[in-house]
Amino acid sequence: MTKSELEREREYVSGLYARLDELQDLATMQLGQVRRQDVGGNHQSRSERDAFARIYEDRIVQLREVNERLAFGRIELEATASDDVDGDVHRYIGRIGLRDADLKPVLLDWRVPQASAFYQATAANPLGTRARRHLISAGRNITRIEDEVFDAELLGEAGLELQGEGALLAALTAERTGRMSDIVATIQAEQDRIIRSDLKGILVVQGGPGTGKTAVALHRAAYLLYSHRERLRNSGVLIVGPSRSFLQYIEAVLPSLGETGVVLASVGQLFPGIDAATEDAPAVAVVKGSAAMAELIARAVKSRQRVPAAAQELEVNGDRLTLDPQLISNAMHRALQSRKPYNEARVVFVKNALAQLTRQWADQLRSQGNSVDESDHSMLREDLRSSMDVRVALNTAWLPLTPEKLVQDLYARPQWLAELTPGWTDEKRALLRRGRDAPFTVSDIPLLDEAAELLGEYDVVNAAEKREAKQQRRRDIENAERAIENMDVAGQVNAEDLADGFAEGMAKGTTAERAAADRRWTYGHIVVDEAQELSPMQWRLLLRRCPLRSFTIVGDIAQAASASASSDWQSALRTLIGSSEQGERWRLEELTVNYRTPSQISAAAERMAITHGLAVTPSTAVRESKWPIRVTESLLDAVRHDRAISTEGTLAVIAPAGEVRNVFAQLRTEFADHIGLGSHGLTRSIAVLSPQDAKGLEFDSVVIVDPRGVVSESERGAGALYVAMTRPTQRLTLVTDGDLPKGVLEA
Ligand SMILES: Nc1ncnc2c1ncn2[C@@H]1O[C@H](COP(=O)(O)OP(=O)(O)OP(=O)(O)O)[C@@H](O)[C@H]1O
Repeated sequence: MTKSELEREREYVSGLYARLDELQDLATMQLGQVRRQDVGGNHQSRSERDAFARIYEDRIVQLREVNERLAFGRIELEATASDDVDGDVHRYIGRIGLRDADLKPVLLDWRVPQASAFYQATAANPLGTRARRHLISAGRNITRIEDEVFDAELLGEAGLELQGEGALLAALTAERTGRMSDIVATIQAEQDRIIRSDLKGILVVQGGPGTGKTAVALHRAAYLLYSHRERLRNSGVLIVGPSRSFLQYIEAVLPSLGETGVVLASVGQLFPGIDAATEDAPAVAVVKGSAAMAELIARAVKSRQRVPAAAQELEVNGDRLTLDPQLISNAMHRALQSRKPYNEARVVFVKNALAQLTRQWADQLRSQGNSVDESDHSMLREDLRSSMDVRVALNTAWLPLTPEKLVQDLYARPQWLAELTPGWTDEKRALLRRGRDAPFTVSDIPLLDEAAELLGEYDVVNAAEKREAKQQRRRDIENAERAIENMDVAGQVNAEDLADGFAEGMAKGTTAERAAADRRWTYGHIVVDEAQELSPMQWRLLLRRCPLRSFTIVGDIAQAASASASSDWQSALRTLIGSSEQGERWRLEELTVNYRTPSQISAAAERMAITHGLAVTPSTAVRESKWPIRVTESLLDAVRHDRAISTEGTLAVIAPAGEVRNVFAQLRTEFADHIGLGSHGLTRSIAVLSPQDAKGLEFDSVVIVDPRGVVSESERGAGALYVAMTRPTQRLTLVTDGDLPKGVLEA
């Protein structure tokens, strides 16, 4: 039976590829036509043509991306459920949807509601299906099929009910490449429910290491972009991860699902223009991350508006004027009434102060017997504006400020910090102290953003340009709508996409490009990975980026390594959810199956974590390893032994952060071309990393150097070791010249 069935599937799938090729040829032809169009010298028509060309180019790339594993599954419907599909009982599921020349659907996109049964159906609840089939392929060829028949009698004993077990295990044991790949063919039912969960509100996904949280978060982003395309196309989706190396690890997943329009950012990249990767010492990060910093920044901004204590003498064009503190105070009052942010309110302040000074000067001139009428006022105002004395006086009262300068001053001027923080101890203040030239750290990013929010646009001219750019964007969309009508391609091309390509004014680029560059952008949805690490200040920043509070938050409280991390979601998310209980403003889902780590290794990691008092979420590993955990005294022996088993696949050597360079130096001579340090190692077969760098990543094999050192290195050292121990998909080696941390070995 299998042979002829396999043949049948090969035939069907090769029909799908033929259709894919046809569509690709069609898009290529359309691209050629557009390029050949003579549009004359008119700029608008040229940019229209280029924008159309870009859309066809994107379409061609998208069709090319899905070339591998185009179709990966089939469900067989019960006769009644199949009535709506012309009596056809089979539905094929793939990475994109395809229709034949008569517009009959021949392949369903995995994200459409009808495809959900492929992931959700079980023997106990078959959801209108009779059977599910996985199509396993190499290149364009189907090599194997795997059937599940939903018949109660065929169901084995109760236990883990894995969907498409053979296909899943093949995916899980495959050698790792250093890049995460999509799991679209083998998404499990508990994962699918989360992926398709409602866009609205805050969804928190808790799960132990390797339970697929990252995979689920990325597939959810692809799902939301597909099913809420209209809404999310304009607002965009932001995906936040812990580090650059993590982003590098996940960056290929969404393009392979045909989605390119998301913004990926590490927590150090959330303030446009700065890319911070340096971490502060834990005690410093705790202070900078606490919500009290928001009040401090607000006080700091306020303290830069100062009414002088005494009157000042000003010289303007040879005349002497007295600047009364009351005049400054009046102008400030007016400016504050405008409720604009600091720099923008300053414009009101300066205008008002100059108007008052102009009147004062005119009165003074008149009292000296000069004739001054209204038409002279503007000249006087200009003289005042360009007078050095006036500028100094007004700037002293209200200095234009950038967020960078405000934060640098806060750290570099101990006297000022002390004035602003009367309740703090000297030791606490000393934690913030540093030179003005020191680069910004990851924990400075939310402080800069907080300051920017209160300061507003530094460059008010620039702000006007941005407003103009927004209007230009509206005009571009209107033009795009007209062009679509003229070219008779309604339904194939979207006006927003077309306008993306018009590239006029500042609003150029795709939604994602514009969003990433704009601090004030508000996203339609935000996905946060390794969310247990975020500080209240980081949550404040993210909330500003999505005031509608549509979030997918994934993480594992037990893996928290940062000193400011909380021990439960309710308190970790306080900034986002206030004091609301679960179910009110946020919902919690849990993932319980460990797809990454073999059972021997995950058992040891869990035992160690529990012994050290971490609140681990127990999970069930889906497979065992051929290799027992190995313990050795020699680093070189550990790496050589592992490479002797296999030089293919990836190895991470994880050491206490303070030891990483030393470990790298010891290994470099022998493994020169194959080894890299930190994120540079992720493209090599051996990477030397700290536990922090290894967060969220996975490797075929892991060597942990000095596990006790990892535990004792920081306050949350046991969490760091738990992270390190749960990175391998195959083998774990521990290098120690003494005892292992408690719990690693069975009692
Ligand atoms: N349904 C699935 N099919 C195939 N592979 C899967 C599936 N679910 C998860 N995996 C694989 O399991 C591994 C672990 O997944 P992932 O990195 O998303 O876990 P995680 O919960 O984010 O882990 P951690 O908390 O340790 O970072 C990945 O290689 C992922 O591709």
